[in-house]
Amino acid sequence: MQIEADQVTMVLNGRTIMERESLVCVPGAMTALVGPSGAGKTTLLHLLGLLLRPTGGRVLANGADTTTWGARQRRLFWKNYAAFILQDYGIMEEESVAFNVTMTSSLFRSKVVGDEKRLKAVLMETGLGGREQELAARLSGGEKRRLAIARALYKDAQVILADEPTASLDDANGKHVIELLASLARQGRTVIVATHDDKMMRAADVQHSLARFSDAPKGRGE
Ligand SMILES: Nc1ncnc2c1ncn2[C@@H]1O[C@H](COP(=O)(O)OP(=O)(O)OP(=O)(O)O)[C@@H](O)[C@H]1O
Repeated sequence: MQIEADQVTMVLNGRTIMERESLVCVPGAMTALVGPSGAGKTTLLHLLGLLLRPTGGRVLANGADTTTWGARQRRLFWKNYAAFILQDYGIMEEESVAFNVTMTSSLFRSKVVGDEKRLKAVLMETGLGGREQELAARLSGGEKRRLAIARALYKDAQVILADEPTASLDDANGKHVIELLASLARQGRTVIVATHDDKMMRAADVQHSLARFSDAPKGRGE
């Protein structure tokens, strides 16, 4: 699924965070949102995932203007197409690995609920093989990040949005996460990543740079 920001402007609490930002994220490619701290990477990622609605401009999903969508259409998008790997990973610490991988599907009563073979396969792929029954709270930071990726794989999401997926990971774990996300893109998914990580940026097919709005050249936003 192609996700596109078309001249998107975002004002939060009276402050302009970004103005007339445009970007096309295509299937089969990993797009990295890059820029200094505070440039709006997380905000743009949330806009592209329909978690935020822009103040101006449009966000398009396969050409459809999502800014006109109501709650029901947005929920369908999250249910059927999107998976998020956000900064807190959205992991339920007191539940098992298996529950965390399958939960979005079971919450939305998707048809893949309870597919043991599929669960095992995605855990193998993410290096969590055989750990179904372990409590998520016992996993390391890197393992939790991979658990969030396992959830996206299990769901077979077309659009994967990840916020700093390699932050605070050691080299080996960071490399594994980058390889997993790059392989999801190679399989034809639309992968969008907000990142500071040079290695993650180099692995991306497209880099989209954001400047802090106040640092932007004069004339921008006027
Ligand atoms: N709810 C909010 N209300 C007001 N300002 C906000 C809100 N959320 C974010 N901002 C501001 O928007 C700007 C962009 O924030 P954002 O988190 O998108 O940047 P970022 O590039 O992801 O930063 P970092 O690399 O530090 O995570 C920042 O100046 C931030 O303070």
